[in-house]
Amino acid sequence: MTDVPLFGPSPEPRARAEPAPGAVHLPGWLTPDQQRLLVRECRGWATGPVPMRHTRLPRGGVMSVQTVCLGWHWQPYRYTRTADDVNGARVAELPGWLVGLGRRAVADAYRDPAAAADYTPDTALINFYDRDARMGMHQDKDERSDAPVVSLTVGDSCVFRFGNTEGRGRPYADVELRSGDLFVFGGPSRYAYHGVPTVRPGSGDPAVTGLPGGRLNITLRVTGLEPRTVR
Ligand SMILES: O=C(O)CCC(=O)C(=O)O
Ligand SMILES: [Fe+2]
Repeated sequence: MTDVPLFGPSPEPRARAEPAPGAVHLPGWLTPDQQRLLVRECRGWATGPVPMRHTRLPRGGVMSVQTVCLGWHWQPYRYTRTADDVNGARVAELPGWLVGLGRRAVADAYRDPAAAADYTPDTALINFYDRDARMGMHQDKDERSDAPVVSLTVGDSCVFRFGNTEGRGRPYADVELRSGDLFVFGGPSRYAYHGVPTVRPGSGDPAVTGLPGGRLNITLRVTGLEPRTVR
């Protein structure tokens, strides 16, 4: 017999945090089942009708992150229904269950079911980060709506740098986003600069998520581009 314990102490539960007014981090918000489901669905979306790819920037650069979109296609710096910078295909629909997940995210982040009932995202950007991918500091400002952005992490952890609305520099908070975490930014933080300076390779658990490596990030947004359809 050995007295080596099979299991170490449970990690400290991480608490809800509000790094800036209107920016809310809810650690461990997605269940393992939901994380697995998202990985499975993202695998399908990554294959078409528009394949996941590295977005080309107008000045010739290529993003290190790979992206595929639902509902509306984002290319720098606008939304269109067809992916004219990829294969011209119309993007896949945003499924109703993701709209519902977005509403629950807003309800839980702001503890405001009424605001959430009103939240109808019409696009999802699905980003995949391999160990070397990053995203520079930027604002999400191609939407014509002030509605919050809902951001989900599955797989490897990252440092999510959440700054201010004035510029790319300080003050900012470096928030560790782990698999299952929810981050919502709206209100006075809706146009805050943010980015992903680092992904932590090997920090995710493939047995939980089904993702062998890398980080999936799903953001739900309201483009404000067409009158809302009632769901
Ligand atoms: O990967 C993330 O957590 C952020 C992604 C992001 O900022 C974006 O897609 O605009
Ligand atoms: Fe962003």
